[in-house]
Amino acid sequence: MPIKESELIINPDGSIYHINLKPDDIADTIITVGDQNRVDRVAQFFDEVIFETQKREFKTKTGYYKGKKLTVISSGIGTDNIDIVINELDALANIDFKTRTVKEEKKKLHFVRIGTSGSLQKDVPVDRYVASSGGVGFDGLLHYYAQGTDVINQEITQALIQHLQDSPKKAEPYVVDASQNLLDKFKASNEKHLHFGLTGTNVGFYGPQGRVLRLPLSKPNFIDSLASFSYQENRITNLEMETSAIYGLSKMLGHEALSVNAIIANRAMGTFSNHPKDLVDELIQFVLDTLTQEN
Ligand SMILES: O=P(O)(O)O[C@H]1O[C@H](CO)[C@@H](O)[C@H]1O
Ligand SMILES: O=c1cc[nH]c(=O)[nH]1
Repeated sequence: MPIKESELIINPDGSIYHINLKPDDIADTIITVGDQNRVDRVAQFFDEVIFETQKREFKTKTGYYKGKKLTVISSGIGTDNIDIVINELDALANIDFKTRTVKEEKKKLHFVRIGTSGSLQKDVPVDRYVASSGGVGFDGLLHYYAQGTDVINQEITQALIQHLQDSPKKAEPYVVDASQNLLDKFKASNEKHLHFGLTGTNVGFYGPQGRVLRLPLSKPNFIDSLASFSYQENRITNLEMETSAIYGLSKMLGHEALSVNAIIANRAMGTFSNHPKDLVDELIQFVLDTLTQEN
């Protein structure tokens, strides 16, 4: 049965609805960034850019870095945007736009997020990087998909739920593991500034990440509880707003994903990086080199 026009929305030029891309516009390895200006900062390192477009906050460039074809796309902020970006990129790879049917043979994509994040731990200070061994979702996105439960790391999820004892009014947290292949590749880099840990993905930057400007929090000790959580060797190192959804959707769709974040804030110390732009540029260069390393 063809997928209806209201579900798979194809623009008059043959591109998919939000991200404005056609199936041939993307590489198999895709770097996602939040900030649309970061797309140029990634592509500045490419030897050649062969395609570019933008619609809303979704800016894309495809090109080559050291002979490897890469696409970089901005997602904007939040897991609601990630739902659009990952589903539409998967559709480009795995749905035949002419027949509107899912292809027999599936293509596996590799997603690597290059983001910014706030650390919860004193020993993960600003100006370091964190590769997320798992995404801890407070966003509830996975609960809308039938396979959501299958891809969750139930052991860590149940331990976290027990630890937090949070209000039932909030979405139940979930934990999804990173791609082991991509994680191993980054572990093998032996980069001294690179830490590994669980990354919390929150539904906002302020209240949901325990920040108070004028509005008091319903649970003032929320981020302290996140910081003190540990299960076997796992602890939550940092917070941002996309990783859990990237990991969850990728696992359900059969793709590989890793999120690597520049630590620009340390919540335990109350500090912020003095040179966040340079830090992100250095992280971009490191990620590109690690992805193109043979091992
Ligand atoms: O720098 P990016 O990739 O946008 O990531 C982080 O920064 C934004 C908040 O400032 C959120 O998107 C968060 O995940
Ligand atoms: O603390 C931070 C820093 C960057 N991005 C976030 O979402 N949180």
